[in-house]
Amino acid sequence: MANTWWELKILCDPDLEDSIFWRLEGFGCRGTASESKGNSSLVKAYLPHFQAQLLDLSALSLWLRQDALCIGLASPLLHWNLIDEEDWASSWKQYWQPQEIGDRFLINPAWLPLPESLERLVIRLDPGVAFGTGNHATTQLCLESLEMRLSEVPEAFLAKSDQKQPLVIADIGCGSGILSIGAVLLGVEKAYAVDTDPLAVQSTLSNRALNDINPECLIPTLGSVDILTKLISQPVDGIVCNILADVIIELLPEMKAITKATTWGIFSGILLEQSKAVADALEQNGWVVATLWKRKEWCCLNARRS
Ligand SMILES: C[S@@+](CC[C@H](N)C(=O)[O-])C[C@H]1O[C@@H](n2cnc3c(N)ncnc32)[C@H](O)[C@@H]1O
Repeated sequence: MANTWWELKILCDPDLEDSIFWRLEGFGCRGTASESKGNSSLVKAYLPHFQAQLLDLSALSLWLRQDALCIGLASPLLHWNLIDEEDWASSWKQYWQPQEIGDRFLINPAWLPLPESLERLVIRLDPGVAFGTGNHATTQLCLESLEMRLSEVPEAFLAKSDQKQPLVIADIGCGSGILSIGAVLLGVEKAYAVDTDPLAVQSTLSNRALNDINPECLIPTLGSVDILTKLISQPVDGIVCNILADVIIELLPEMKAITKATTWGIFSGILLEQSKAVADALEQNGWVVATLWKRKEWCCLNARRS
């Protein structure tokens, strides 16, 4: 069968949902959704057929059971089957509804009509296979942090919606481009969005067009901090980086090359128990951590250069 996908269905204790999502992302799943089933949750996830063999799925099942065992919860039940691409797109899309985030954003799936009243900044999204629908706590924390950071700018810039703040940001691990689009809607002049996954770069490009964003304001590029050092002529005003704690720690020394004394940083993708390690690494690399925001078991560190 051409273009077939694994559909994974996991019936689990609701408290296991986040660790399952994380495990599924690490396994390479594209597009996850959950719904309530009585006292349980049904998590669905999709993965290109060529990316996993039956043996891999058995291993995943074992990891999920071990994760549950470690925190004393009932073992989740994993079922899988193959579906074709069309079914994949429609199965996943039906679970994704418009969602308000923070005080200013509304995430609207690309295939749904825009809301009649546009009191919020609408981010239209079709993430395709990239991460970043706005459903994950870490994405929400980053959008809310951007809202906070970018509301600190002079009133004069906010008074006229078409006036850009003279700010340049780097979005490291852009996924669907959701954070860069949010930043541009909040008024930044330019967002450099990088990701090591070509599908994420493609998705950011499509979402840029979907949101009618001037290509000069949002520049998606394949790569990571190394590529940013070549792309930008001056240090950036802000960094938003929602990846994993280990990856953030690894990238911090390189980030020095793209920052200046006033650069702020928003770092997420960090489990609460990893926050101290990331905060220590930030301090060792010349950042001062100002706030820690948490949601579920995730957190987001807001920092400034020291
Ligand atoms: C958790 S997703 C975040 C997506 C989006 N920014 C959001 O907040 O929803 C992390 C993204 O980082 C990318 N990534 C992983 N390691 C990376 C690295 N070393 N440099 C740049 N991007 C990376 C992944 O491909 C993935 O798209």
